[in-house]
Amino acid sequence: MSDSSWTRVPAVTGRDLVPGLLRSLDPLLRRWLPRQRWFAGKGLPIGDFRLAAATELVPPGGRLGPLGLLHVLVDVEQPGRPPDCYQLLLGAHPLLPSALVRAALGPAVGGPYDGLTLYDAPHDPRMAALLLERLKLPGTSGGLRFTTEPTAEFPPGLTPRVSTAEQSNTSVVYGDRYILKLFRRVSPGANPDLELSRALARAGSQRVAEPVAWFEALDTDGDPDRDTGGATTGGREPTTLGVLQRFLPGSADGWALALASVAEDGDFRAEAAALGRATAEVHQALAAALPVHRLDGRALERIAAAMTRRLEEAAAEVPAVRPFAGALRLAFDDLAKLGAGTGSDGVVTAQRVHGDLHLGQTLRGPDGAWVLIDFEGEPARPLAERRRPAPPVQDVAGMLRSFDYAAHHSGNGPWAARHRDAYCAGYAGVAGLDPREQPVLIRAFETDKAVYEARYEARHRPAWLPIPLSALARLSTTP
Ligand SMILES: Nc1ncnc2c1ncn2[C@@H]1O[C@H](COP(=O)(O)OP(=O)(O)O)[C@@H](O)[C@H]1O
Ligand SMILES: O=P(O)(O)O[C@H]1O[C@H](CO)[C@@H](O[C@H]2O[C@H](CO)[C@@H](O)[C@H](O)[C@H]2O)[C@H](O)[C@H]1O
Repeated sequence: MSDSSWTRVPAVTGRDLVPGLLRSLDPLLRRWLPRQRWFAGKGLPIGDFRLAAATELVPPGGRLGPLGLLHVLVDVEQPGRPPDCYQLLLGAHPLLPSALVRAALGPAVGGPYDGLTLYDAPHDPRMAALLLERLKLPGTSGGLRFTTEPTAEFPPGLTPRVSTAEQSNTSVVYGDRYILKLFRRVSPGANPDLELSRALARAGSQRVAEPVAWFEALDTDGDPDRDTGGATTGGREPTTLGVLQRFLPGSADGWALALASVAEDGDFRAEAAALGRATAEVHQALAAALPVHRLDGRALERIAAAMTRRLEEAAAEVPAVRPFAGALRLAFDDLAKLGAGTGSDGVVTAQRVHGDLHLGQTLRGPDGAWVLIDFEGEPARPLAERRRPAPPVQDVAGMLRSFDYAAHHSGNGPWAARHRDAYCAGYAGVAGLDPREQPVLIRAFETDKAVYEARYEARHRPAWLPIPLSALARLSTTP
């Protein structure tokens, strides 16, 4: 179903939206993009921009201001990396209200787009409300397709507010009912956050915030006349752009709870064990819903080779990693040998996993039950890699790293060991397989994760770099 009453693209009341928009955006984006947490190419010069798609979302009742919500996909070229496609949601105003000044892409007055100032629309409650209205209605607007679960209910008065959490994407919370995650760096294909949370919700898992609506780009040329009727265009899968999920009011995230426990040298072991059980339940549900493979020797060698390559890249980028690199490589060599039957870790299977599990991806509701969020995988990895089945121990290793992070963040190392053990015991109680009995796998995946973290911290939070470095030092001496 195409709902053309919701769209104006590319011509807006005589103004040619697309060329004018790119001309205006170019100088603004050069300054604004590198300052965004979600911008992947920090530190590299910005080359050309290409406007991949532009859609103006206008409600059937007409615009509230000079323009509706401008939905833009822009390709950014930077030396040394393939072009990245970013999702921008823009509002335009002749004179920004003071509450929106911090969301402006450039100077808040005398904007370059026909005298309008462009700003980051999720911060504007009216624009965020407009997006929710659009999400309620399944159908297409230009190159965008909106899907709504038939069971979704939208009570009136869901006041939007943009989340202030430190994030890889941008989220808007509507009342205490829903949260909309807007992916910022996007690639063609289903985002695993949507794919896996839908699979878990369909399987009846209580460990997920179920999605109720989402939207995708069907094509990147923004051709409004092409209604694909929901089919993929040009053989490409649609690009997931945003997911509206159940919001868990009154929940606390595992990272904040763990930090509080570390600070008072508290006992968080019952919660760590519950998190282990929740992880195992999610793994079982994903294994039942989606394909599972047995990994042969060649597959394990390939995984080990990819880990070694990532270690080499990290050592090239982060000098502090270099002293440990030789010893760390042995962990990956041992993984490669598992396939030759010389290891003791047993049969290794691969299935869909969370992919970036850490304490900050867990929420404990007021009833004490744990839910896992953000099944997107590591944002820096290519989408195809994030969607690939992997040994479930990858997630276990991610959580073990997180207990270590919490402890070292507050200088209480012994806290980590106790809580890592409790987590593994909880996991084993449900999975029937204790990760501590898979030492080669655990060490390789923990090393790989700490290597990823060293690059992540060097890029985003240099003051935190000592945390993964101390793990790399430990892992380089553990046999
Ligand atoms: N369903 C939810 N209910 C309540 N809070 C949530 C929910 N999903 C996410 N959050 C909050 O938003 C934050 C960021 O969410 P996340 O999915 O991790 O985004 P990102 O991928 O951008 O890092 C979380 O740390 C959590 O505090
Ligand atoms: O939650 P995101 O998808 O944005 O994940 C990225 O950011 C995380 C930090 O916010 C980062 O996690 C690392 O720091 C956490 C503490 O802040 C710690 O608990 C994790 O164990 C550690 O990996 C994550 O790696 C990154 O992908």
